[in-house]
Amino acid sequence: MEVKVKNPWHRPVVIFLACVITAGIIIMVAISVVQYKPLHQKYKYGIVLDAGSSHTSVFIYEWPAEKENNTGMVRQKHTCNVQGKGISSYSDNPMGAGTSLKDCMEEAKQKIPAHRHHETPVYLGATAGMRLLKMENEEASEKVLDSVARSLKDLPFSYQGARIISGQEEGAFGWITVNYLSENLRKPTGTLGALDLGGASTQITFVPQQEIESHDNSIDFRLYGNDYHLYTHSFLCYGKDQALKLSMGKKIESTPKADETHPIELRDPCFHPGYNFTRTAQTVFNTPCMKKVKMANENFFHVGTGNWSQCRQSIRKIFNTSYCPYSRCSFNGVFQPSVSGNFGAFSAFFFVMDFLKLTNDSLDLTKQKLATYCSTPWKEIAETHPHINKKYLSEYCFSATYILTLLEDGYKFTSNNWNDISFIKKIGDSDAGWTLGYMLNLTNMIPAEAPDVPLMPYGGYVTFMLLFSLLILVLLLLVYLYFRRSTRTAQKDII
Ligand SMILES: Nc1nc2c(ncn2[C@@H]2O[C@H](COP(=O)(O)OP(=O)(O)OP(=O)(O)O)[C@@H](O)[C@H]2O)c(=O)[nH]1
Ligand SMILES: [Ca+2]
Repeated sequence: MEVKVKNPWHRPVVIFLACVITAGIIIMVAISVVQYKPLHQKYKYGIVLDAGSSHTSVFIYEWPAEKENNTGMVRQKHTCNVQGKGISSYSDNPMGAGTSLKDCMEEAKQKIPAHRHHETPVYLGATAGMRLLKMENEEASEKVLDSVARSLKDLPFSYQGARIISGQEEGAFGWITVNYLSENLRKPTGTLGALDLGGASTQITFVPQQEIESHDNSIDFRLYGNDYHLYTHSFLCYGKDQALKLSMGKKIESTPKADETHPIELRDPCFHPGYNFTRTAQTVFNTPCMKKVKMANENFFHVGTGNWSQCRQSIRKIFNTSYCPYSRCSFNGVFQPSVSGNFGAFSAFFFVMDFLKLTNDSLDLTKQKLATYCSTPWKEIAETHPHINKKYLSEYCFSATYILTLLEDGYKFTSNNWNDISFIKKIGDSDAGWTLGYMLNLTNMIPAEAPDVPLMPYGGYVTFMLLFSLLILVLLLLVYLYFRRSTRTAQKDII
């Protein structure tokens, strides 16, 4: 009897298909395993010490080891504020500067896994306090830097240097930080200008719409394949502590001299009515930011009168707007293009405006509220905030009036673009400031050219692989069922 099998070529075709599909699945699974092998991320770390004029902070950053060239990947893991004043205050005891860092660096050792210590870079950047000390006493500034360097070299981390950074670097790296954290650097959308107010200097950095007329104020970066032509300026002596000294020094200059027996009374509209404090001339004139004014008596009475508009007038006197060698200037003969775009204002811009709840109002309302605050008696202010450091508390009227004067009369913000300024402390988990930008630059974590982007994000890739595998399995099942049916039909035909 002759046996007839229906579609006799089915069997080898089906076996061939099954082999190809099985091989396909094996290859896909292998690719998934190889491409995304780290199921739990490995992190790398970096430490930057911000040795500011008023205090030192230690920042620990972390990022996934495999993704260090991607924007927005580095985040702040931990910060530690060093006890006491900034390192420039150790000019008479340089060894103390290095010792002061011990506790925070001990914390850093705890926070970073021990097996990563030796490859964790540590950088110290000193800002305006050390710039001023260097102007006053270069030898003392070198001793202080030696002392902090020695203290950092003793640690298990990879020491990368302790130096005074320039005002330009401070401005530019602050700009990189805020734009890196806002993920602006790989998008065609605009960038965020950076406004930083420290104790001894203040920085303004932004992408201008006009040509930069002075070479000193221009800085260029190529980041992720885009060119940025930045305007930046750092005003040494115009941080809020030095500005207070400049302003008080000017008032003392114009106060009539008293005789030897009676200290002068400095009537100050930037301090609350009822505020009365005896100060020494040393507290005002111990700075290279101005020349010492001779006083008949070393002590003086600092008396508050709480008058906002007079305070503003007195602060205007520390900005020289009488000359400008360029088409336009901010103050002191410094070129500045007109401000454009949005700005992030951080450090003391934030501390002060946030404390006074002045971060969201129009310029006019901000002025009105501040005028009321400045005229509030000191007794009432002190009673309302018993737990706030009295030095900070007594200075908020001056500090906020200084901020308004700097932004409006100095940088030429107006009521039309006042709300383009956001007062910020952090973006995501990370503080706004120059330290992150400094580390990203020194570790080459922001490439000049855009790195190759994977075809699809990880989530999309996994979903695609799952759906595709499922589809193949269904196909396999259908082929199998079809094959079984064909075989059964063939067997029936035989019977
Ligand atoms: N109100 C208030 N003021 C603060 C606080 N922290 C710091 N300040 C003051 O704000 C000013 C600026 O502080 P920072 O930005 O840390 O200044 P810095 O980095 O030490 O100084 P620079 O070297 O000029 O950048 C200083 O006068 C500080 O004393 C805070 O939490 N609240
Ligand atoms: Ca600072």
